[in-house]
Amino acid sequence: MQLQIRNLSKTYPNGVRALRGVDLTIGAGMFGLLGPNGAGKSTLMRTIATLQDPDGGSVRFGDIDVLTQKDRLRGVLGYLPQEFGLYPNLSAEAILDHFAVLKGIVDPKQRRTQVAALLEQTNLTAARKNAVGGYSGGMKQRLGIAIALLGRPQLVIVDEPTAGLDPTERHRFLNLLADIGDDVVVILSTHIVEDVRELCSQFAIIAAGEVKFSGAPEAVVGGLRGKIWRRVVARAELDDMQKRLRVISTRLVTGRPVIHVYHEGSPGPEFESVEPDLEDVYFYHITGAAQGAASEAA
Ligand SMILES: Nc1ncnc2c1ncn2[C@@H]1O[C@H](COP(=O)(O)OP(=O)(O)OP(=O)(O)O)[C@@H](O)[C@H]1O
Repeated sequence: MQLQIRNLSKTYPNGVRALRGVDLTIGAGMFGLLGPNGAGKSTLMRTIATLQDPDGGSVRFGDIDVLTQKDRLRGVLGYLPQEFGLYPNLSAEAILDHFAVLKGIVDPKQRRTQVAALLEQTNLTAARKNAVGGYSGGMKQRLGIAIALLGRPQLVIVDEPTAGLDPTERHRFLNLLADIGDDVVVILSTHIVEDVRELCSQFAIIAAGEVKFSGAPEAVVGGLRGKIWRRVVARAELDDMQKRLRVISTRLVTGRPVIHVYHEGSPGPEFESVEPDLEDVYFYHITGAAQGAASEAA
């Protein structure tokens, strides 16, 4: 099955253009949708999940026209939204059983088997009888993915699931996603570059409602080779550097700012060339978007 998004656009009533002609083709496996806050990721995810309508464009999943055949899409969809509520007094087992009924798994034996398997898969078997109000953030996210996986969906959408998780829980969660299955289309929306690097064979960068890049992580890195330059700078120099050069990122290393600059050829003797990584690609595209937006506003 393949998800095909064509020329999708959405402008909210307040005038924000959240999606500007988005085109994406997403096949089976893990697909990362990477973008900063406000890029339009949730708008895109909610549109694919049939929770809101775009102004224009089309979305197809296999032979399903997602925008008009919403019930058909919902029958094959598992969706973990960015924020979701759980009845705090209920146990994970009771909640999963409840959602399984909603998903149409009416046979009690079949339901019990599937709920038990998902509790096991998400490492919640030991805590299955506990009220979820007492769960940690990571446990709640794992329960969320268990709910999304009920009914063996063909299309799984997870919207920023690792934000706020500690490193152990984050890895546990990513491993869970990696195990969903090769024949399922899984879309992971995130602003964390590491999530994509660790998990996704294909990804897209979205910023200011536009797809800036789509493809394989290793393919995109090559395009920046020889053009990323690194330098440790004094804090007082930062402003000047940012005015003169295309500084794509500033990180602190042992308290001192280290900048990465995009430049054809060396920007100066104090700079050293570095092998680009996915983070450089990401910052290159999103700073380009920010510069574009700034010049648009000017
Ligand atoms: N219901 C709404 N009404 C008006 N503007 C909205 C609405 N939902 C989102 N927006 C705006 O649309 C833009 C895209 O938002 P969206 O939530 O899709 O981005 P995002 O990439 O998911 O960001 P975040 O990671 O912050 O959730 C933002 O500028 C946001 O403020």
